[in-house]
Amino acid sequence: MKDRLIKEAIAARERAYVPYSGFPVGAALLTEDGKVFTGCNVENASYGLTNCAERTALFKAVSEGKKKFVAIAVTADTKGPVSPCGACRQVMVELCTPGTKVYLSNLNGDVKETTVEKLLPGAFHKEDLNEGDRF
Ligand SMILES: O=c1ccn([C@H]2C[C@H](O)[C@@H](CO)O2)c(=O)[nH]1
Ligand SMILES: [Zn+2]
Repeated sequence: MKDRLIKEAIAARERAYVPYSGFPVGAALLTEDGKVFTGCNVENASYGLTNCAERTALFKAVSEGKKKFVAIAVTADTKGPVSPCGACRQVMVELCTPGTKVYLSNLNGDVKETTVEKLLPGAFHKEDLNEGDRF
């Protein structure tokens, strides 16, 4: 499954919309029930509105009713395995579980296998809230 996810991330990368950075990224997310959701980065003239590949895949899956994620692969044409940005790490903490596998890769076949918890240890999380808290 790791190889399939990386392959799908590479294919999704081809669909990136990157007129500003010219840096396409692809992601592929495996749900607990065996479905794969892909994502690419989608940039915007208002730079901060850019959606990274990882978040595209996660938001697609959540919007289709999926809540449990086993693994996510991310790929880009980097020297070593691609490194997700802080925003994506926080979104992974929110929507995945600490043990969700993360396969970071590049086009040369380098793969770093890690987990959501290792990518952002100690991040604020909804389990940290007290009963009844709303904000
Ligand atoms: O893990 C990453 C790193 C960067 N990007 C995107 C954001 C922006 O479009 C471009 C340059 O940072 O790459 C991703 O999609 N995922
Ligand atoms: Zn990101």
